[in-house]
Amino acid sequence: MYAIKPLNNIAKCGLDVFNKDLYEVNDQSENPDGIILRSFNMHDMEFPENLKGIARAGAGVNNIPVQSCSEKGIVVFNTPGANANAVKELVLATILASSRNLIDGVSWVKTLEGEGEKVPKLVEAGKKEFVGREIAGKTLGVIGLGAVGALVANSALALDMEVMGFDPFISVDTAWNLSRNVQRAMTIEQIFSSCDFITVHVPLTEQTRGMFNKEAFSLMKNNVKILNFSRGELANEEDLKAAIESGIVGKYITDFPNENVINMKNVIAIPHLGASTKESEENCAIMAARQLKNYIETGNIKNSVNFANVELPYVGKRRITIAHHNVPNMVGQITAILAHYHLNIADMLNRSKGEFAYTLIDIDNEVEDAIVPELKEKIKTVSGVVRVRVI
Ligand SMILES: NC(=O)C1=CN([C@@H]2O[C@H](COP(=O)(O)OP(=O)(O)OC[C@H]3O[C@@H](n4cnc5c(N)ncnc54)[C@H](O)[C@@H]3O)[C@@H](O)[C@H]2O)C=CC1
Ligand SMILES: O=C(O)C(=O)COP(=O)(O)O
Repeated sequence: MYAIKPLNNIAKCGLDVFNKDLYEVNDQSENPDGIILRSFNMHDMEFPENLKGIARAGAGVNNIPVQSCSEKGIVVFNTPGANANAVKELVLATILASSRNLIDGVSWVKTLEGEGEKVPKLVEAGKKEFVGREIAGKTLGVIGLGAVGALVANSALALDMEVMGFDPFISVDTAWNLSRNVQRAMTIEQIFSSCDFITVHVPLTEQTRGMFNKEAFSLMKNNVKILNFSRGELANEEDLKAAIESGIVGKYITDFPNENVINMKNVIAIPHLGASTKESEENCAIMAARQLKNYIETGNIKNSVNFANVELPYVGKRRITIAHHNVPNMVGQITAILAHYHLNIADMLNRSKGEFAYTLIDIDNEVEDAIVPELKEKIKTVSGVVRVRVI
């Protein structure tokens, strides 16, 4: 039996992917084989010894210590695109709502409760406070044209906005899906200086942290509206506060409220609802669970953030999977050990991603259970190997 530990509420249809004859899903499990989670912060967690894979039912993996996972051969998955439509819809909803002062207007109407017959008259008299602007013809800058950014860019064009995109690392797949009416910004400064709305859809990394800072704000048009559905830490909060006070930032819409931000004026703070739709929660849960299950049972990897995609039909009698550093002569040393045990290779695949690589070897002959621990130990002695499994 394998143990799966959910660290957040995961849609039931996702957890049902783990068939009961082979898996126990238990949020109290002390030594799980797999973890499935959403935004739970894993940074202070110790890794259980059996832990083989972590599946993030969602996009951002900044809540997971990915580098330490790689060093222990723990494969981290996410679910690219599975919640992108949900985020896109909320981005569009808030672009529209903020332009029309909808949230302030609706809140004001609530204050009229108890005014009886006077309500309609008060409404007509008070509505001038909430006059908005139309978004047609305004320029939206999209930073990050991945799964979410590309959907947002295309949909904003359909709402008659001018759209300018910036993504120096855009994938070929996304580029194909992007309307050619999206203007290409060659620098991020071009987005900062020419847009009425700026929406950001990049992962939080050391390169993107604080990208909305004093220098960035100093380039922006007065009264720019900024939408941050990516991560709060992309904005330097002190600089943001100053930019709001000076009128550069007319509205800051964030899906990541904290004490500082909710106390700033002109902030619309949403309780991290970007991916919180039934459809998105189910898509993410099913995709994450399938990827984790497939990895646990076959060693095949799909949509990992720290190891390359590796998929090999199971052709031998036993499969050995080895996670290792991406350095020369690993395969040679590993196959020499197999030869020592008279193990014949039926098929093999080696793929690398950054500092780490992964080798899958199908063995043609029977591998006696008795020699498995010794074989694993022997392969582990190869310098650079971080994890060995025999499936
Ligand atoms: N609010 C919410 O509930 C959700 C938030 N997110 C956040 O949004 C982020 C983006 O999500 P997806 O679009 O699904 O990810 P993605 O991986 O499909 O797209 C990210 C894009 O950002 C680009 N990029 C990376 N660094 C960049 C930089 N310095 N400048 C410009 N572009 C850069 C990449 O090339 C890629 O095209 C996630 O990492 C996550 O933090 C994602 C889903 C839900
Ligand atoms: O997918 C992401 O990156 C998100 O931010 C969604 O987070 P959640 O699954 O709603 O906790």
